[in-house]
Amino acid sequence: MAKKRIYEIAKDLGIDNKDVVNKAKDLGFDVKNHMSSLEDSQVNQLKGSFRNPAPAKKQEKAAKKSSKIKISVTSIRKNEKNHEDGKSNKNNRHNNNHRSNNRNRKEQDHSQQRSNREQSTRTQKPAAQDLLKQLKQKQRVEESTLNRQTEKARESYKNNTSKPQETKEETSAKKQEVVKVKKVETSAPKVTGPKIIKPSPARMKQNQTATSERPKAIDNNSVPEPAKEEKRRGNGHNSRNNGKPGRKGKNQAFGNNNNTYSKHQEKRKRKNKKRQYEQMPKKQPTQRKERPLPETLVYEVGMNAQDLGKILHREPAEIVKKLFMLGVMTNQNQSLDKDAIELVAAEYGINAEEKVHEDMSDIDNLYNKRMEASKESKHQIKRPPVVTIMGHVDHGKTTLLDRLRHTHVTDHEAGGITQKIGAYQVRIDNHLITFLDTPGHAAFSNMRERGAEITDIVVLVVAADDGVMPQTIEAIDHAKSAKVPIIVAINKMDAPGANPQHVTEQLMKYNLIPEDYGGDTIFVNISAKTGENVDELLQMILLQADVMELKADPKQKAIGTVIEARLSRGRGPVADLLVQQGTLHTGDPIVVGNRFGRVRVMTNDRGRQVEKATPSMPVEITGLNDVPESADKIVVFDDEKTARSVGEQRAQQALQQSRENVTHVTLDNLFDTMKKENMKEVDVVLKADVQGSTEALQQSLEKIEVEGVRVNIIHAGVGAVNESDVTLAGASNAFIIGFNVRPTATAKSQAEADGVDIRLYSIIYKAIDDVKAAMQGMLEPTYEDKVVGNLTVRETWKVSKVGTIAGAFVDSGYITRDSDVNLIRDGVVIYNGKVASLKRFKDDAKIVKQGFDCGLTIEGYNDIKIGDELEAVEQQEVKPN
Ligand SMILES: Nc1nc2c(ncn2[C@@H]2O[C@H](COP(=O)(O)OP(=O)(O)OP(=O)(O)O)[C@@H](O)[C@H]2O)c(=O)[nH]1
Repeated sequence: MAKKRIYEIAKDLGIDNKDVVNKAKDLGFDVKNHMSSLEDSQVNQLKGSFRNPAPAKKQEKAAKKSSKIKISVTSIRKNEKNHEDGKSNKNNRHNNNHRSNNRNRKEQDHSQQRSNREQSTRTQKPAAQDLLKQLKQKQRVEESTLNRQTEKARESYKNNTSKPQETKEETSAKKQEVVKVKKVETSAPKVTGPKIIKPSPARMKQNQTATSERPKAIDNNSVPEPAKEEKRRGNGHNSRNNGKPGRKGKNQAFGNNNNTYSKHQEKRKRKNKKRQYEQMPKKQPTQRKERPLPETLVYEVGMNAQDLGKILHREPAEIVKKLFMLGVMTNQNQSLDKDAIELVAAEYGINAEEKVHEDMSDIDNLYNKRMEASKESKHQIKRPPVVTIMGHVDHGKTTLLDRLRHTHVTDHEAGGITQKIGAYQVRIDNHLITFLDTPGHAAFSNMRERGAEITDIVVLVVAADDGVMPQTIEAIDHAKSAKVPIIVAINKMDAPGANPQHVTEQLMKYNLIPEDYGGDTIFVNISAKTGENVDELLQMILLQADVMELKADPKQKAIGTVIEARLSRGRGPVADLLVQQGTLHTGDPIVVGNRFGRVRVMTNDRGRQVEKATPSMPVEITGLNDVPESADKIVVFDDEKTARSVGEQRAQQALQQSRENVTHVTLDNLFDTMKKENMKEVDVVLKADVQGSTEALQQSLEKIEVEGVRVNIIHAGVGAVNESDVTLAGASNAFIIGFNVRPTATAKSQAEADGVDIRLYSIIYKAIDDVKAAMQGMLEPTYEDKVVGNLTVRETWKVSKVGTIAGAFVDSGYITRDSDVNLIRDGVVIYNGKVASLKRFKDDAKIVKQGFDCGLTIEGYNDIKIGDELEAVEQQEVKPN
């Protein structure tokens, strides 16, 4: 038979080992401690003694206890708690023995408490029993609800975390689903009382604690504390946010433990921000006035959004946005290509036009462009006609203008002849006519021709008593070539020998046919002296102008032409000019021909100072850096800096041009020049290395005489050919002979620019032969030494058996192994010979080019010094001119 130990029996019975040992001893069993074993029969007996205590004793105990029982909810809850503690201890049976003993003791207590409770329950009031029942039911429902919520929350969390790629809609739907589920779940506890709370473990714990610790608070009508909190936070069943997807819902689903804290923090942050925002000084939103778009976007490739913004009167950010929408990723500062800029223009619905870079120095081109632009302009207005009076000498041109202006110009003229171009405006019937008084003398024919260029109408003055004369015909030709209509004024009708009919017939030969004869030329018989029909002439001019529809754009930058210019004492350069298009203002930066400046003072034809000059208005201006020439074009620039640079550039170009136009005497053209210009002397500037050479060469050259032409040495000196020598030769139409010397760098470039011929020799008779041959026209181009490279000696080494090695740097050109070299010291050729050896480092080199060092030796010459210059020379064929 199997034996059973005391502790096993105690365990089965759930009572203390000691009690079982004592009981066994009472029953007479031979036991010592809880390890003692008993037979089956003894075990049954022992267990039976515990299960069936004596009825008398039992009743007595129960009676005693029932009299003492005072039922209260608190005691019930305490018992309940003890009961639960006992239960939970049961779950930890696998703990160590010590714990096991404690547990056994507790179980024993519990057993006693349970029996007490059973007994007391029987004697409780019915209300207390109901309360207990409700409590248990609530607890069960609560637990089951929380378990379900936790499970759901876990699932939801899993779904959210395991599928991060879900679309917003899906996530949102899920959130809604979770919230819906919660809604359903939360509705269940509503029936039983407690509100649904967040399914976080902490919340569950809190809930359980609250349930167990506050039995007094349990009431059908009361809301448990956690539920209240839920309601306060809006997460409860009655929350406004209930069922809505969103952050709150999400937090519910996740059971955020720090929810309360984060919510408060968030709220506080929001409040702070709001307060900060309210405290900020309120800026009134600036209402940007939207300016209209230009008709055309004139752009340059490389412009950025900011540049375009300025042109289009739009914010750069707006342009960047538009480009972004068009698929062009850029920022405000990034340069844009042509396509991108044209896309922007198309987006705004305007044309795009690439700005062509102009040569600003070409003011004739600028002038023509502005003239063309004015014809297209919408701002065109009618302008006064510009009239030139032409005619033969003394036919009465100045008298006519005098009549028109009511002044007496003729009285002040030297010899009674109009010397200079003048311009005046005449008003008739509120219409202006601008007159240019063109000199009628043949010496000024060129000026007259220029005057015709700015003229709209030519009034051809023919003396009725003199008829058509040579300058009359010349005037007709100029007017016709300029396609300017002619109005014939037959003057001196008051003169005794006046024969207008004869004059008309003469003019008809030149295709000037009056309307009476079926032609279209206006003929007016006048007398400048008496004023007869002068008003009719003016009317005819206005009629002609109307037919021509002369217009101008006063809004554009002014262009014009110089009528005449002079240097005034005290006022500096003064120019009379005619504004042709646009409006010229005081202060405008201008370029006039090759001059530049700013309009300082502007005076009209009546000597009054004016601030602006409109089209067809003649004005006198000051403020130029130099006196311009008549017929020079005037162009207004945006700024003085540009005007200055253009003016200076043009002056430089003009100087260059004038130098190029001068043909200097050279040995090559000496013979031809002698013949052409009937020269008696050939001027020469002579430079040599030493005084002795200079004198020897000078004497030899002066002895040359070819067909009566002799050499004239205008300057002889010692040393390098310098700038002064070149200037002298240029001014004297001479050429330069250098004997064993070289020109300085500036002298060389100046000679090239001025076309001055410099001939370099190292043998006296060669120089004499060349000059003689040139004067005889026999100078045949052969071969000449050409310097192909320049070197500077930087180092020297003396090597026995080799001689002096020069370490040289090639400054320009190149040097070859076969080159001849000239050794120059202080501008004087010390030696010329051949390159003996040429090396790069230790290797022989055929050629060493600019920018490289080389080592070289010169045949038969060792006196090379640091700082010496070397010329690499090659023989090159010179083609005959
Ligand atoms: N009788 C008469 N004489 C006139 C008339 N108009 C001009 N004269 C005279 O003709 C002469 C020449 O007149 P100008 O006006 O100087 O002639 P111009 O064409 O200007 O001469 P230049 O300046 O040399 O080109 C003067 O003596 C005038 O008095 C006229 O209508 N009748």
